[in-house]
Amino acid sequence: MIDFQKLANEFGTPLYVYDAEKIRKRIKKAKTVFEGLDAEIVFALKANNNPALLKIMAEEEIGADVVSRGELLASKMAGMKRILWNGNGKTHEDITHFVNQGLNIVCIDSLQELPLWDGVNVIKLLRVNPDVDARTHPHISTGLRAHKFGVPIEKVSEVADRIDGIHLHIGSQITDVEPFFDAYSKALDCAKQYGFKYIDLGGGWGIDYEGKELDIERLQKGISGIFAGFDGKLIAELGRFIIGPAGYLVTKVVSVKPSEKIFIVTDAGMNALIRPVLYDAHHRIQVLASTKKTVTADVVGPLCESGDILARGRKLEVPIPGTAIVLENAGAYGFSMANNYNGMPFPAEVLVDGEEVKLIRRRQSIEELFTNVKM
Ligand SMILES: Cc1ncc(COP(=O)(O)O)c(C=O)c1O
Ligand SMILES: N[C@@H](CCCC[NH3+])C(=O)O
Repeated sequence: MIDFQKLANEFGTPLYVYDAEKIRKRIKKAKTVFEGLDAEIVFALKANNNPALLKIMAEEEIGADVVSRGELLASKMAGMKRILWNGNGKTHEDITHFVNQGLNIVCIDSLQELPLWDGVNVIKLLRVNPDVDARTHPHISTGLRAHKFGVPIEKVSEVADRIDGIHLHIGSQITDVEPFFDAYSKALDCAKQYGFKYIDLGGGWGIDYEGKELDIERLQKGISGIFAGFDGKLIAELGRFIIGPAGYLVTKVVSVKPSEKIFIVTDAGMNALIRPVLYDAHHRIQVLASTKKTVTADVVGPLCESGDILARGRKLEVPIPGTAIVLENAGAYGFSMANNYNGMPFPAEVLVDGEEVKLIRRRQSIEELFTNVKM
């Protein structure tokens, strides 16, 4: 059990805390899905790019799915060996940089991008859009025709001799297996038709934010059935599934304010965790010290923005001001989407590995907010 209050006292708040053992366990669980198949897992750094955490991924021998030079640098700092590059806005200059840095696999987003890769010696996958409804939040759904990513799967016929395989990613936080099976089957048909050796299945495996998660056993059975006869390699780009449940946001209760409703005001707001505001996301909350009285409250941050909310209408024991509360499942798209709005510095990050506690990113100082400014 992690003593979050002790960590809050020692490192201050807001504080991101990660559990190394949980990360390792989730990587192992992800690997079980592909047992008996030729497959590799890459970690999607957009979910979290702290190199100290990526080092765990490297030790567990999974590669990196990166979308920028910044993420590429993080993966190199961590010693990650296989590099896959995703993105719909690659420039000539970036391509030279990535190739010089030893890029292994590229996911090409459009037919317009394809010529940029002619003559470049990397594994080339074309991102296809399988036109599958992922049944997730519209802002994180990507597999329909209307979305900006990839090309319609029928377009593959025009360029099949210039690519090594296809890539798809239908969205994130998907908790039903059916959209995956639908998309994976379409990908397999396409790969068989053109004799492709690679199918990149993307990510999107949903975690338990509020009671529903992807059934990994069913996923495993489905994947092993669909790809049983496939004579090629599968790739999975997993972000949230690996790191989401292994991270916590620890924030101090500044006050409990009775108004028309009860507001629990914390020192973290949408600057530290923007998911509740962007996607109405639900992060379970642990109250560490309370009056024992239960109320229904909004948990809000300190920013000058009425939308600055971490949890809405939540039934909680009233926390004691000055003590910490913990938001669960904050490991993915938590720190990586944090920002400096209202002059708020980035939180610190701590890694707990059994008995060992390590500060893996110190809190940004307020002076550092302005280090790039010239006057
Ligand atoms: C192309 C691509 N691959 C992988 C991921 C990782 O997704 P997730 O964190 O849902 O596993 C994303 C993000 O949704 C993505 O856009
Ligand atoms: N950032 C989103 C997921 C989008 C993933 C990017 N493809 C989230 O927090 O859930």
